[in-house]
Amino acid sequence: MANTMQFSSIIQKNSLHCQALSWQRFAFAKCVSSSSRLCVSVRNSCGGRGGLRVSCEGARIDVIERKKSENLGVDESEKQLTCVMKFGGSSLASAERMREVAELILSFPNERPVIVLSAMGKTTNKLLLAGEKAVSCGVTNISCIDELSFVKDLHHRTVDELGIDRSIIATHLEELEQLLKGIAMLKELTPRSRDYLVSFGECMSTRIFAAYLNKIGVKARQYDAFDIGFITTDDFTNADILEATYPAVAKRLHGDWITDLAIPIVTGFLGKAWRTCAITTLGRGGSDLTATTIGKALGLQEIQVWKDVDGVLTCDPNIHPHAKPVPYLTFDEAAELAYFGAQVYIFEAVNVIELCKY
Ligand SMILES: Nc1ncnc2c1ncn2[C@@H]1O[C@H](COP(=O)(O)OP(=O)(O)O)[C@@H](O)[C@H]1O
Ligand SMILES: N[C@@H](CC(=O)OP(=O)(O)O)C(=O)O
Repeated sequence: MANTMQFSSIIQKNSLHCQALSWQRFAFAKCVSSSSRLCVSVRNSCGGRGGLRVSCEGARIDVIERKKSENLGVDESEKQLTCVMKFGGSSLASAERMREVAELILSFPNERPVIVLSAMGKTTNKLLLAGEKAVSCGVTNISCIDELSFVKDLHHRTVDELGIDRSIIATHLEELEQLLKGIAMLKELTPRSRDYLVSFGECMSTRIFAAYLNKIGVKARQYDAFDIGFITTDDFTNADILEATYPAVAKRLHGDWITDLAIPIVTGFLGKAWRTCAITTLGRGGSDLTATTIGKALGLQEIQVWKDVDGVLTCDPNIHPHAKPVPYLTFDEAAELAYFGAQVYIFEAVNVIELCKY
């Protein structure tokens, strides 16, 4: 069967207005997800948010762990992770949205997913702006940078609303302020310090989300991608993932999973430079690439990239509000769309899946 990208619309719009609506939405998500496994087609919702589900059936990846798993019995194979679910900033913009994401994940009881998260909302942009302001504002004025206050308030409000202890992000917020002071002292923001700066977004969102899952009784474990084998070139702000990443990530995630069944919550977007060992980023929107890399590393059949649109549309809905969902896309079409800059996913992410085809 030819590989296609498969889309399922999932969530209804205007969710923030009504709690009842959001429950309805999850029921809908559940019913769509189970049927869309059997039938490759678009599920049209009445103008709602959606999930972009990228299916790479028949992937053949030479990862030692995968070969081992093929020889396991039924009970053993049930211990394998089954898919990747990636949620971007817009899906994680507040405590409420995080709760919805948790509900959504739990509405797939048969999945044992690896969760990849971006930074909350517009955190990455705010951190970059804070860094630029720090260059010229003077060390003593760091705490007056609006973007720093915004990031602090957003994360504090989120942990408070989720009922998690602030200590889960306290060290990161302190280090973030220290880093901005350092930038102010040096009066320069290099690509390398830029990557370190934005990494705080993903490091905090994943810690908050993992803590929340644990709080509601769902065992989860947080991972920083740069600590579990995401090895990249030293091209700060736009690093490439190196081949060594695949076996390393598979070994770590799979090994931890079979020892202790806790849902892995992994930072998107981040890696570790192989020469300098400093934190790198994979280019804007790079969490999609983290998701497909993990999918390829573990030899998973499905990578779900959840977005706030009904799948890939005929046009950016911000440009044309009546854009319609595209029911099917071949990998080549998807790659072309991404290559020419459709924000909905990034080219490199599609490219990794392309490598998994028959
Ligand atoms: N052809 C397209 N189809 C769907 N969405 C598109 C398209 N082109 C651009 N977009 C935009 O991409 C956005 C989703 O991508 P993004 O904001 O990066 O999501 P996230 O932060 O959740 O990863 C949509 O909200 C939409 O505005
Ligand atoms: N937070 C990073 C990485 C990313 O992928 O974000 P999102 O999934 O929200 O596009 C960025 O803004 O570029």
